Amino acid sequence: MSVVFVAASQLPTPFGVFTMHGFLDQDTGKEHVVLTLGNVADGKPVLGRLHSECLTGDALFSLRCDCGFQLEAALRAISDEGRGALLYLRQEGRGIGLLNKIRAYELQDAGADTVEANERLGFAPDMRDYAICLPMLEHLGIAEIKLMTNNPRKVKALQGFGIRVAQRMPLEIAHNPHNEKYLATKAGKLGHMLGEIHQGEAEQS
Ligand SMILES: Nc1nc2c(ncn2[C@@H]2O[C@H](COP(=O)(O)OP(=O)(O)OP(=O)(O)O)[C@@H](O)[C@H]2O)c(=O)[nH]1
Ligand SMILES: [Zn+2]
Repeated sequence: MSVVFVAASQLPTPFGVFTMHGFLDQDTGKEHVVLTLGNVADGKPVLGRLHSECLTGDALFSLRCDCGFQLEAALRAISDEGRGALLYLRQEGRGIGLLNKIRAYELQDAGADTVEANERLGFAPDMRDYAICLPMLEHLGIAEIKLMTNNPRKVKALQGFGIRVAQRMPLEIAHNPHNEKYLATKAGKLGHMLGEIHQGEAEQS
């Protein structure tokens, strides 16, 4: 694996002073970041999140998705626990990149759902590869995680790399009129575990 540690510093946030660990994927040139709080290398399960980059949701307040809200909720949860790790993975647009995500949004504005839009652009519905997480977790001494996610693929991926997932903790965020269809597609077509959405009802609109 080509992901190497580069540098670490403090990162003060409204949720506490995290340590920010920077990593470089030498194959792709992608720069990943892990925020940790407390001692995560003590062998006990670590409250963790694999957060896929979403510029629009994380930084630009988009209501099309739940990413920004999940990012904040995860950092708050880690802060409340006083210990944890958030891997900020540069997998924008489920791996297709920002400009292709905007192309996908354009197709969604014309009626496609998030999966159909990806497919029309020639991409698989989800192009993310979580193998990049392993060298980062190894560097930090994390072997067991309490994972905050609704996505079973993340759980399976970590287990496949030999990371123990002690617990899956749902990270459900309030619906709004702009993200209803997006959340329904995640539950119906991408297998996300979202309690309030019934899979058979996905994409009836
Ligand atoms: N291609 C594409 N990517 C999207 C779209 N909306 C959000 N994303 C990206 O999806 C990624 C987040 O994935 P989600 O499916 O929302 O959630 P998840 O990470 O699989 O699961 P959770 O751990 O439960 O949050 C981010 O990289 C977003 O940029 C979309 O309509 N099309
Ligand atoms: Zn998003």
